[in-house]
Amino acid sequence: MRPVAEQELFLPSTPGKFKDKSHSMHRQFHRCFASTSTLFLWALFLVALTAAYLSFQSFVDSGSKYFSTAWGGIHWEKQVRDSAQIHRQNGFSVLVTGAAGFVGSHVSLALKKRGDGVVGLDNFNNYYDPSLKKARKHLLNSHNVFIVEGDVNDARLLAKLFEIVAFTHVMHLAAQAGVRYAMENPHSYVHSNIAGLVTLLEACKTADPQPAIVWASSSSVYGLNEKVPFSESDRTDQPASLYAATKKAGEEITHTYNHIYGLSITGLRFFTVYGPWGRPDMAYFSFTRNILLGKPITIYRGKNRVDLARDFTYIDDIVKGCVASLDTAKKSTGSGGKKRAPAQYRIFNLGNTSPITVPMMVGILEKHLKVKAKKNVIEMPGNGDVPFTHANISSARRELGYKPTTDLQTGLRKFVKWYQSYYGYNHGKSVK
Ligand SMILES: O=C(O)[C@H]1O[C@H](OP(=O)(O)OP(=O)(O)OC[C@H]2O[C@@H](n3ccc(=O)[nH]c3=O)[C@H](O)[C@@H]2O)[C@H](O)[C@@H](O)[C@H]1O
Repeated sequence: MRPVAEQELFLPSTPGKFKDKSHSMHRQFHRCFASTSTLFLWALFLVALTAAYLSFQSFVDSGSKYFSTAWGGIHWEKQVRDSAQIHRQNGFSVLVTGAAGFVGSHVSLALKKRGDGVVGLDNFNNYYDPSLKKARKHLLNSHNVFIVEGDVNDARLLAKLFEIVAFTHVMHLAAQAGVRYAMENPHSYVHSNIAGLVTLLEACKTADPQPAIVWASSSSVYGLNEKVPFSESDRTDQPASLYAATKKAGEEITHTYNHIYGLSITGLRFFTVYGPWGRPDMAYFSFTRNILLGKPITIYRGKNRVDLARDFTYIDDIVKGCVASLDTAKKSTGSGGKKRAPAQYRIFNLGNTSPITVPMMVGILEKHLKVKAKKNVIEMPGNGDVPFTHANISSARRELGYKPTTDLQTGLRKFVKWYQSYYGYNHGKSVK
């Protein structure tokens, strides 16, 4: 019986191959083949196991880029609930997306300080140094703002958050920022600024009560518009970058949700926001780093040797504009996914109304840093940049009481002070 059993067990799938061999040879061969094929099967099994492990790891890695599973559970829910607690009369409970980001962290702190409930949401992606985002998170934690680690594309997470907290407002600042990076990683813009926005709006539309939404658009939507200063009614159908195109798409998408579902929407076109805790990918920040390290900086120049200019806007002014937008936002009018009445839809420029050229900005940095920059001036590459920006803010002034008060000199002085203390810069050496 045994040989038969062996035969059954170890014969290859083409058993006819060995049929004319003698019985003993057959058995000997069988024994030999049995051990080889056992080894072979084990090896195969190990290879399969390793492959399965590796592909599972890569699935987890790529998944965690977008959907962190670091949420859920009783303790987590309590943290969310506590963070959303309102500590002033008629205060808000605000979900701030992108709360570990530059503008998000500042707005979260301002709201918390005045007694609003704030729950942050951030995916802590590595577009720029995540340790800066973690440091902002620690700062917020020390002011009792809890930041949920997750992505705006995670519909389950958003549904859970709205189940735990009846948010009165959503301050949507999570986005893929940066004008030039869109050429390197176009899909990250679609993922965050389009798909993520729609997922968030779906959650808001379904929520009961529906929150009012204030979100970050961008001055870049003016694209190749030449009429200055830029007014909200100017044309915005000539974007110069994919980043601008996704922000413009966001304005159209939010309009649809306003129209169909009664969501109250305020879009804010930020003009080159700068200041302490800023974004390392932006020019003023990376120039500072390079100047202090003695490395050259590249300054882009427009056609006919015209300097590029930006309406640089200080973070504290932007925060005031964001908070005023929340304060003046009317309630959404829908429920159960249906609009009950027309809802508010607004778009505002939040700029500084005084454009400064990039070489002038560098001059101010040199003065504050007390170091001369090594400048490398080149013609602006065709990378999505626009030659200048200049905001007309009369609408925000009228409706929000928005009035920027910080000029670039003052704002960059505050930034440099923060930079030097954060990075521990001392006598030509940076400790971080
Ligand atoms: O208002 C916005 O909506 C956008 O503002 C910001 O974009 P920008 O105004 O392009 O700021 P930023 O990169 O600091 O470049 C500033 C200037 O330096 C020039 N620049 C830049 C890099 C360089 O190496 N050299 C250079 O000359 C460059 O040509 C430009 O003239 C945000 O990043 C963006 O996310 C979005 O919010």
